[in-house]
Amino acid sequence: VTTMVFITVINKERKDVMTVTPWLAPVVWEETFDTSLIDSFYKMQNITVATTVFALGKYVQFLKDFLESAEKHYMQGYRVHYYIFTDQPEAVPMVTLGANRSLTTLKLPSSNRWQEITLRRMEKLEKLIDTQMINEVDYIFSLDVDTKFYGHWGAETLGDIVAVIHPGYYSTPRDEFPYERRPESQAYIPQGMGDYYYGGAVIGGRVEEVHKLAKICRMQLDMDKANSIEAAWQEESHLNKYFLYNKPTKILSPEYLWQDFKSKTDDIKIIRFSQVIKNYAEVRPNP
Ligand SMILES: CC(=O)N[C@H]1[C@@H](OP(=O)(O)OP(=O)(O)OC[C@H]2O[C@@H](n3ccc(=O)[nH]c3=O)[C@H](O)[C@@H]2O)O[C@H](CO)[C@H](O)[C@@H]1O
Ligand SMILES: [Mn+2]
Repeated sequence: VTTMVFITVINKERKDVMTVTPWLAPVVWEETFDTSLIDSFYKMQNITVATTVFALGKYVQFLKDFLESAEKHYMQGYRVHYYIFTDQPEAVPMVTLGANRSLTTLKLPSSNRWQEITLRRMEKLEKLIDTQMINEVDYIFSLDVDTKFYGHWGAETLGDIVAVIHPGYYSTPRDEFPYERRPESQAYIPQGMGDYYYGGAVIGGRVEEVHKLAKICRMQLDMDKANSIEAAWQEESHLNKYFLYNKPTKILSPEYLWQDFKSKTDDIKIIRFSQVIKNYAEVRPNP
């Protein structure tokens, strides 16, 4: 008599997208993770997730939707501390925050060049971690403010050092990525190199790892400045260079950084976070 035993393992997987990188880091897609399992693990650790956003000049208008939607979808059930860098503290909207969630406004002068604003984020992030975070915070995310949350963004995004695949380039051949291609820049990536094109709108990870990233990118931005060269996509170019040699330990799929103007494709089952449509000429201080 043969007894057959069937063991059913409910394995979450996706066959239509790449869910692991060639260096074995997970790429987070809907239907690849179990939220309650992840929560049961991270909730025991009693973690704090710092979240930094810059809202300088006319970008203060994006804060309300950013914060209100984050309060619905972002890191629900975790201790979250928002740090808002702005030149207009009085314009930071009063948004009711949930339990264990707090907000600190930090005053920062604006600049008359948007490129300067985006690239200075690295230096400010480095300093903020140095001065207030090392012993207070476990994880940190630095996010663009011209964005909105539309769906669950939880502890599945946590990892040592986390990058997001830019929604504009996730099916683009490597040699067409808009990496910095001039060898004179510290952000230079030669043709044939590079893994993904990562978006500058989301940087995350353990606080010590993000500090290291911000510091190295800031140093390379300084060197470029001394040589009077500005990388094609400012700090985003330097971020891509950093991740070429320091691989992210977790990658977020474009579900975690979409663009409202883009129509949804079949592999995107849920849009969690997206860039809102903005009139560049109207919101930026310079073309
Ligand atoms: C989707 C994505 O990955 N976007 C990146 C992209 O263009 P974006 O068009 O998304 O850049 P952006 O204009 O949103 O600027 C990035 C961020 O800088 C801040 N800001 C900018 C201008 C200003 O006047 N005031 C202000 O506060 C604000 O937090 C904004 O979210 O390239 C930029 C670098 O060049 C950044 O890497 C962005 O993260
Ligand atoms: Mn943006």
